[in-house]
Amino acid sequence: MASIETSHLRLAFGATHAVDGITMEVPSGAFFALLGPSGCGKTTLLRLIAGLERPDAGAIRIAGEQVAGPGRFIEPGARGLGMVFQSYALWPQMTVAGNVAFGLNRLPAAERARRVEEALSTVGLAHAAGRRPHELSGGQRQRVALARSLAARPALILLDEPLANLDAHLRQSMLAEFRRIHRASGTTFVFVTHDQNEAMAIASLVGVMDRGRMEQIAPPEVLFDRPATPMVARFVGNGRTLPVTALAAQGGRVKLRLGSRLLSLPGDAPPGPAWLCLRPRDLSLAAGTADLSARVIDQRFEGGEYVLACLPEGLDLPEPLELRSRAAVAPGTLVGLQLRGGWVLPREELAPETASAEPAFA
Ligand SMILES: Nc1ncnc2c1ncn2[C@@H]1O[C@H](COP(=O)(O)OP(=O)(O)OP(=O)(O)O)[C@@H](O)[C@H]1O
Repeated sequence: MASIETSHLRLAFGATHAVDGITMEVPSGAFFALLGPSGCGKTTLLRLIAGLERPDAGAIRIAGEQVAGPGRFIEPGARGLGMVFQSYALWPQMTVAGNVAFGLNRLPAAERARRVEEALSTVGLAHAAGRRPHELSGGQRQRVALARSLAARPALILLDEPLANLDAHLRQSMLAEFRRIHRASGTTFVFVTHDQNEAMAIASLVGVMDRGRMEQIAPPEVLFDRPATPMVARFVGNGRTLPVTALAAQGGRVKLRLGSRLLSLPGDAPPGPAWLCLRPRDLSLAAGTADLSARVIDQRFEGGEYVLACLPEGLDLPEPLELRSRAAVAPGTLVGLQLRGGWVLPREELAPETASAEPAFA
């Protein structure tokens, strides 16, 4: 098992700041997912940890040992880590056992055989040791690639979108497999994905990146319940952020005015400009007094319920709010919405030249 620490890590490709000053700590034994929109720098950060890229500045420590930093660079092969990529990179002419044994040549034959057997049984493929890659499904091939990494007993395994080539059904079962294998091996896993459901389902800790920066590192529940930045609030769980003014804050709750209603919601913002972060689960059709009135502009059937897209009256939101409803509501209907939750974050004042309009809920 190995912890990973980076400090002020930077790498630019020309004018692109792919990794722009990342300081983070991933504890030993974590299942850490790197999540973020395309091009945010996930793969570059993974490649820096692997030693496939050299940082422009900053340092990386693996299991407490500096592997990159001023005047120091340890080659990938000497970092004690395994890598699993989208493409399985298996040797077609070799058996499954041969593929897993590849790279263990320095070990005595008996030890090598024992490691292969153990790695294949960890990934549930002991019965397929004599088969060749073309006789396996995509999911099985990915498990062979993982077994090959595990057999070398690295303290850290780096996985770059390992499920990207699998169909949706297989991805689900592979997520469960990866969780089980992580538990069984006790190895630290770093898993790159742009699919937030995948990251949330699999990881004990998720790092959300945007434009080369680390926005937040937290367990999945915390990213949902207490996003640290508006970007995380919008990116995770289909969130929306409404500009509001916080009136007072006490004991982890923030008082704010929303239209004509005075509300107290969980949050972490001093009095002043703030963002109200809302997810579909925070809104419901009002049974009694409504907090907001809104016009339904679209509905779709998803997971046994309707998802309603609504535009609150008198607001100019770039994207509609979404909520789930057991009942269908025709587009065009005016409905009352009730807030069941939310999260309030400080909002930095825009510079005067970019401030175009007064916040909608000020
Ligand atoms: N070798 C390279 N040369 C030039 N630019 C690069 C190179 N590698 C990455 N970049 C740029 O750096 C930025 C970060 O790329 P990176 O591949 O790390 O993002 P990502 O978050 O993994 O994206 P995706 O989810 O699409 O794979 C992008 O703007 C990309 O175009």
